[in-house]
Amino acid sequence: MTRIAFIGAGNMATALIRGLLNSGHTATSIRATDPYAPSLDAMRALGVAADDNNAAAVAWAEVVVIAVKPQMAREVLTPLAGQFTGKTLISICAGLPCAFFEGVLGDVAVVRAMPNTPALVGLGATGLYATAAVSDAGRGAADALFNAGGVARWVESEALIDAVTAASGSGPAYFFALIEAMIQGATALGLDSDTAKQLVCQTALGAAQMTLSEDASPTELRTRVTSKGGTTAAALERFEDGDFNATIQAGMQAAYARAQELAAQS
Ligand SMILES: NC(=O)C1=CN([C@@H]2O[C@H](COP(=O)(O)OP(=O)(O)OC[C@H]3O[C@@H](n4cnc5c(N)ncnc54)[C@H](OP(=O)(O)O)[C@@H]3O)[C@@H](O)[C@H]2O)C=CC1
Ligand SMILES: O=C(O)[C@@H]1CCC=N1
Repeated sequence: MTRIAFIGAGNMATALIRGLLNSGHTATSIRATDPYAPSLDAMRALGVAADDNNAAAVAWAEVVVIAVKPQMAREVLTPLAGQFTGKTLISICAGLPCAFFEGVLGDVAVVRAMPNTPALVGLGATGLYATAAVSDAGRGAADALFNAGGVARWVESEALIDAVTAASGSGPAYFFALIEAMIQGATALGLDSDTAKQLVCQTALGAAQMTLSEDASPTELRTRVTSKGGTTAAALERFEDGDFNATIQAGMQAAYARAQELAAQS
């Protein structure tokens, strides 16, 4: 089984590791590093060896996932330069281009990945891009890692990873915000919070599942719910008063621009 080390054992690494374990990857083939003791304890509770020795983890691993904040990546990786020969580095850092890792580390085969936190429950969505230096085995390891926690799609150009970031990397937060607002709306109308949560979340699941499985566009599916002169039309008209569609598009453009800023600042 591929030996995978995670540098940084925060939110996203935890989601990926739990996805791996749930899919049958053995805990002894995973290792994690972090300077924060409670994060190490959380890893050990999953049966994963954890400490703060990044160099030892890299030396042990065949695949290294860099899962620190983009702003920390240079400081964390600089002491590891020259230690990646024959290994695959998978970066999940928003914005940072493959060239950044090649510049800091020297000889390294880089996969850029943009996963999301629903990997924690096996429903993650990941975009992947590999440089020419990545071997078939390296691509296979990335495929296996991200398909373990959901679905993974390779994109044709590296620039598209920033689009993936704006769509699905940050995307769970958009849906959480909508779910949060809908639960608040339902409780304001008298539903108890448990009932509101159950109904709103089941509705989100159902809408997503229908969009994937029905032979109809989201526009058509929306139209089928929207009776002329009915309740849905009343709600959607109100959403459009607030420029709902344009607001979502503008938010995604802002996420995309921020990914590019992170690259420029690296
Ligand atoms: N959260 C998400 O939904 C997604 C995040 N990402 C990307 O994943 C990366 C991690 O994000 P996220 O998990 O949210 O962030 P977190 O802050 O939760 O995790 C980063 C972890 O790295 C640790 N760390 C800091 N310095 C070191 C070091 N020298 N060696 C090892 N570990 C170190 C941090 O410890 P400490 O807290 O003590 O500093 C922290 O626990 C980011 O680059 C982000 O862009 C990508 C897709 C989705
Ligand atoms: O907000 C962020 O920067 C990270 C990247 C995508 C999701 N979380």
